[in-house]
Amino acid sequence: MHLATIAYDNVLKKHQVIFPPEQQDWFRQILRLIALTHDLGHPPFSHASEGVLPVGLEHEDFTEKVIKETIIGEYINEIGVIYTKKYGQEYNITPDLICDIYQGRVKDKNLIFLKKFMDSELDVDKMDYLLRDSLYCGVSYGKYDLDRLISSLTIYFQNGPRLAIDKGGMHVTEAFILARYFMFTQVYFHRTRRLYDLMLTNFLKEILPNGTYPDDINEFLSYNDNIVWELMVREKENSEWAQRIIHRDLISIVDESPPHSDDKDKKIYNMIGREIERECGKENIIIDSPSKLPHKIPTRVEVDDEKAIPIIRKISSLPTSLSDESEIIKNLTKPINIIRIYAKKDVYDKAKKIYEERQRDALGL
Ligand SMILES: Nc1nc2c(ncn2[C@H]2C[C@H](O)[C@@H](COP(=O)(O)OP(=O)(O)OP(=O)(O)O)O2)c(=O)[nH]1
Repeated sequence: MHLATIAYDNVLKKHQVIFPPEQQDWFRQILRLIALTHDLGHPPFSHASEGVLPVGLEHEDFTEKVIKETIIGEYINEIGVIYTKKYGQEYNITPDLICDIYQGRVKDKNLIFLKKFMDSELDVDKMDYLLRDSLYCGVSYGKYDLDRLISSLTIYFQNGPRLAIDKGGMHVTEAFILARYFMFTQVYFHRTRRLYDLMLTNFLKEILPNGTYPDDINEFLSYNDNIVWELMVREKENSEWAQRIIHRDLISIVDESPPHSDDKDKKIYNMIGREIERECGKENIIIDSPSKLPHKIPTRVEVDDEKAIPIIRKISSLPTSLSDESEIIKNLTKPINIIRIYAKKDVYDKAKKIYEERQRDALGL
């Protein structure tokens, strides 16, 4: 919320004539609420236990439930009342409005623009999580110059307002995109880190009624990180997965694909993985396939932000894609696609042997 506010204020300050003052204030409040609430629906340990959300529901659906079905909705309505008193009925703010924008159900181009601060190639969510995760994981990846990036943000118009970076922002944007790339390849998708997600998922599948979190929002909210830790400690004598997590008893990796495996690689790894599962027992093997789309290429426009050029002049400058100018960004367009096969100790040698034989067959050796 803090970063979204700075980014919004900064962009609007550069181009004062975009919205009338009351609309500018209203949009700002809406954006702050979206930023504050957008991740409320994450289950315990966030992405790590998404695999046990009820079928057909994503964490975004739980965010919507939290906003609409808990006291959070009442707080939002209270803010709405303040805004209607200040500016009139058309400036209401409701839980429905917040969810419609967040879930991409609005047609208004200005509201779509607002969402871009939270979900786009230049969103402050990424700006936040990269630096936060880098700090808490104690790694040097993920770093870039946040102040510079935010002050490079600007607007251009193409069928409504759009976020872009200005002419001085190219290198900081390169650093930002590389930061995301390294955090995914080196941290989020690290083989041991991913294994903890998988072991946690397996534990939760065993322990939760029906193997999933409940879809009732109040029951869902009764689970948090501490409760899950407690369950793990309580169940450690009964659950292999709880025991493994608590004692750091990891499962070794038989092999993994390159970070940008293509369809052919994926097919080979999957085929070999399934055979290993059949031969060694499904319960002894874990196959993981983390993937991430490449960073969407940001747009760059020629704006001299020092002078706060009015919007009319700014529109005349043509937007260009950063990939036209940056050799680094041009070459970071492949999705990350990794496939890994893990095997428990008792079957490890057998699994490795099958893997090596099949790899040789696949390569025609
Ligand atoms: N436990 C766990 N966390 C992950 C994984 N992948 C990403 N994360 C963490 C890293 C960040 O703190 C946060 C980013 O979440 P997402 O990738 O869902 O964000 P988003 O789709 O907005 O990112 P993007 O726009 O693609 O950069 O989640 C994963 O496989 N397991």
